Amino acid sequence: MKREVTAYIGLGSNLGDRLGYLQSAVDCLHETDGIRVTRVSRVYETAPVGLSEQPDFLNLVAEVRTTLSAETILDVLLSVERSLRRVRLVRWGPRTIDLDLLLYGEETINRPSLTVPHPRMTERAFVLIPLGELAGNHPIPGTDATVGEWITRLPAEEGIRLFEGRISLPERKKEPDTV
Ligand SMILES: Nc1ncnc2c1ncn2[C@@H]1O[C@H](COP(=O)(O)OP(=O)(O)OP(=O)(O)O)[C@@H](O)[C@H]1O
Ligand SMILES: Nc1nc2c(c(=O)[nH]1)N=C(CO)CN2
Repeated sequence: MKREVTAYIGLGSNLGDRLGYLQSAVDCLHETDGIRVTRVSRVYETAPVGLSEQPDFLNLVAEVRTTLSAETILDVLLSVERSLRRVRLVRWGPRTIDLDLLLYGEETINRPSLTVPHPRMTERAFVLIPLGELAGNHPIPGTDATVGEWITRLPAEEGIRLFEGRISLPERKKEPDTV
């Protein structure tokens, strides 16, 4: 049996059918060999951070169990973004879909193309609040605190509110030997 790791993926969309893009991205992840989406947070509508002249985002976090390496997961995230025709003209600008690898077990990774935990996650309410629903007690490796503790350090929970639409968890995958 291959080692399974629990990882957390942050999803965001602020162009077009935002909820539809998020649902498609979660479905694509679950359909990928070596990834099972086990839980999803609720969806939040959030004011844009970084570049303010753009539409509000919908954000959520998905928990996955995976046998893939963190580097392979990043490749999967980039290919899901491509398959959903992500449009991104400027850094931090509007996009149909954005996928970030937030946590990969308790590992820290510092490579040119991949930093885990995601380097800006501890300052982002749109990441910490949905992640806190799933993993409040999870330590953020390389820092002195858990997800829940980082939430208490956020300046103020402004610009983030629950969105009424929800993402449905894809059907449970069949185990290979029961197909
Ligand atoms: N943990 C990570 N998750 C996703 N991408 C990462 C991560 N660490 C490094 N990257 C690199 O970041 C590159 C650019 O990411 P992207 O274009 O999504 O940035 P952004 O969404 O504009 O900004 P931000 O990184 O602040 O969310 C990716 O191609 C990838 O190589
Ligand atoms: N509210 C919000 N703001 C952002 C987001 C995001 O997902 N939500 N993503 C960004 C680039 O990763 C930049 N700013």
